[in-house]
Amino acid sequence: MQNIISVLNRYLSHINMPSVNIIDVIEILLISVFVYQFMVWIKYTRAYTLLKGLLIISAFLLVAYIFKMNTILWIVSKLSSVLIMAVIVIFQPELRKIVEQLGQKRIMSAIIPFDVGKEVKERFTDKTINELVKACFDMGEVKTGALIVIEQKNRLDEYIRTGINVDAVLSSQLLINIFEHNTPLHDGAVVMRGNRIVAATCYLPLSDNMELSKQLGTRHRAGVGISEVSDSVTIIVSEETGQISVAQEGKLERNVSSAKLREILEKAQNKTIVDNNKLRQLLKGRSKNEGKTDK
Ligand SMILES: Nc1ncnc2c1ncn2[C@@H]1O[C@H](COP(=O)(O)OP(=O)(O)OP(=O)(O)O)[C@@H](O)[C@H]1O
Repeated sequence: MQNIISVLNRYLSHINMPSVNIIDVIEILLISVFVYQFMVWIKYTRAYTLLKGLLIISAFLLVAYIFKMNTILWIVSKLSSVLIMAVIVIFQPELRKIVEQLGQKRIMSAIIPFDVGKEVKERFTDKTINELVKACFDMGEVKTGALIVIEQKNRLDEYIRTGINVDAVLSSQLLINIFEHNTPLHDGAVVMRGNRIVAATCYLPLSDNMELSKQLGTRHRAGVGISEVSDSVTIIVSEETGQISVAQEGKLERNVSSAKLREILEKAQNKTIVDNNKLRQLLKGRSKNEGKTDK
């Protein structure tokens, strides 16, 4: 033990610890934030592909340097300024955008975590609710059958896999189009995640609930079935009667009005307002965000 301490002392005495003051800490924080923002920017632009390309070229140059391939190194040194100009010209739109964003308030809130203000958190927007209600009642009017599963907390990937990938922003026109008779996507269920239609023609588990009315066929049984195995909300438009039903927690609510459907969807939307003023919360010694229903 004594030996270890003396060895450590000997080595640690050679290490010169620089004095760190508050400006150094701020500098480190600023650099970290800028590096992080730069990496995020790279990831979501074409620059990501460029970065991968540059890494491959750098690896190639390293090999050329290690094995002293002087001709290659000479060519690269002559071309380097041209390459930099080429990169600037190719990525001019992205560079221009980032400079423009610097002048906007949005980037400051991304850089400074102590953002002041409130943020609305919701599973889907009011617009999506409007589109859904409109589509369901429009389809009901002309007796077009539909089955729409709205994903909540439980992921529905295993049912999504049984269908055809759509991945499109939900609109009433798109829904009506999907469930149009004799079209390739009309059979089975549509699964929604957030504001998007993830997949169509999905196969859902059928409920074996004996209490369900004998008049109801497999579309309604499938709607109740998925609500028994997940926390999803499912809207069923009857092809026979044009009525709208909603399946939730293994129960079927039949013939709902548009106001009732809207109410159910607003509940599923789970809209909360999150107070983003973390600095104020920290100063108050509170760690949890305050959430309040917007109603
Ligand atoms: N397991 C399932 N998963 C998803 N969709 C299903 C499933 N079973 C049936 N369907 C859909 O339901 C349709 C058949 O509906 P059916 O007429 O049997 O139901 P229903 O409950 O009587 O409804 P409707 O009032 O619309 O006639 C199928 O064409 C298919 O689109």
